[in-house]
Amino acid sequence: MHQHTKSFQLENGEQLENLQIAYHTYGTLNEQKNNVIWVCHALTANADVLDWWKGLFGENSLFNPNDHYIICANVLGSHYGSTNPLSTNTVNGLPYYLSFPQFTIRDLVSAHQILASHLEINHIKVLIGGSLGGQQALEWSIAEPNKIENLVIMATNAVHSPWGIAFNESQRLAITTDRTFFANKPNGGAKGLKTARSIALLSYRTYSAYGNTQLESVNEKTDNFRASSYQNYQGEKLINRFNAYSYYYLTKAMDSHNVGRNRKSIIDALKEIKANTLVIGIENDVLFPLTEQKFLADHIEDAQFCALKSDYGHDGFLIETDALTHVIGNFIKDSTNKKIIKFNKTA
Ligand SMILES: CC(=O)SCCNC(=O)CCNC(=O)[C@H](O)C(C)(C)COP(=O)(O)OP(=O)(O)OC[C@H]1O[C@@H](n2cnc3c(N)ncnc32)[C@H](O)[C@@H]1OP(=O)(O)O
Ligand SMILES: N[C@@H](CCO)C(=O)O
Repeated sequence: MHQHTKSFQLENGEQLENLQIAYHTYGTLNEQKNNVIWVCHALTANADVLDWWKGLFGENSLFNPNDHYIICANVLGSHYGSTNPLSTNTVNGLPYYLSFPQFTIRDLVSAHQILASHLEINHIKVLIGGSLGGQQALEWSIAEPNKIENLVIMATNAVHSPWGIAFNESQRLAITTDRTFFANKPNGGAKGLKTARSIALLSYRTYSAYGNTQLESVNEKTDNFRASSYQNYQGEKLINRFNAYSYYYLTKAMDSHNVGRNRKSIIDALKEIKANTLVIGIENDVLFPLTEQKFLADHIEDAQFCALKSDYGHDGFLIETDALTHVIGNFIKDSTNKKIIKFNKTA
């Protein structure tokens, strides 16, 4: 846990006192200080990347603690240890709940930058993230282009779409329909959050994924379908590990995402990125469709683009770890070779 001792300045001008950043590191920073893999997590994950991104991260994986110094910070506002709406406001000694200041993706990145400075990390070999994590990684690569050597972003976008905002708003409507959300207690809005997860899943998965996993084996049923039970189960699973206030604020942060805000334009902002970049999309991602990743790859200089097939749709970036290992492994080999060639040329 990193305790920030100064006031944390938010993009909207407000200040947050007593910022705490929960984080995990794995492995050791090498002498050259050039083996940092920094992971930006998505909406409901935590800092323990070896737990939730198994297959891509782990002892015998592409990103492993033997070769790399892996860092993952829990984002500001999340449920897993960083300052969030359930934290105590030191000004009045009470939990924030709905008085928590609204933050943006850029604020999540400012918190990462504070942690990086505390850990004395001046160079990131690979900055990686999907979805909300990809939005953070993009913003960071624009904010500090010289710090990031390789950028791997997946299932993400340059600006959050009207479609994505509408999905998020529908989920917030579900949360605010639950009156307990306004009761200011840790499990306030839990039923609403359950519905929100059910709505969200429809954007994370696909028609065919439901067909493959939830199809009934008998024709006689008129009620209690597997798909209904699945939605309920997934909603329950989330409310047992997350809170509605963090969810509400984080979805608003996602809505705020626009790399062009207060910059010349979205395209000009993308042109600021100096990292070797790999943009990965999932072919049938309904939430962040491929056109969004193609746009990124078209406007980030020399970016590589790859579309993965996954029946899972958007959530494929968390699940298709074999394909990701292959594609990202090749990208890193390529970019290392490019660096050697560049070096040979100037030598
Ligand atoms: C403490 C923590 O958990 S840390 C945070 C972990 N989560 C994260 O990091 C966020 C990112 N991860 C995710 O969003 C998800 O875990 C994903 C997308 C990677 C995978 O989603 P999953 O829910 O594991 O996969 P899937 O959609 O196949 O559902 C499988 C689950 O649904 C259950 N299920 C499947 N069909 C049904 C049904 N008809 N009725 C009831 N339950 C069902 C399975 O038994 C299984 O249960 P389990 O999770 O208890 O093992
Ligand atoms: N399933 C992911 C969100 C997808 O971006 C999560 O719960 O974090």
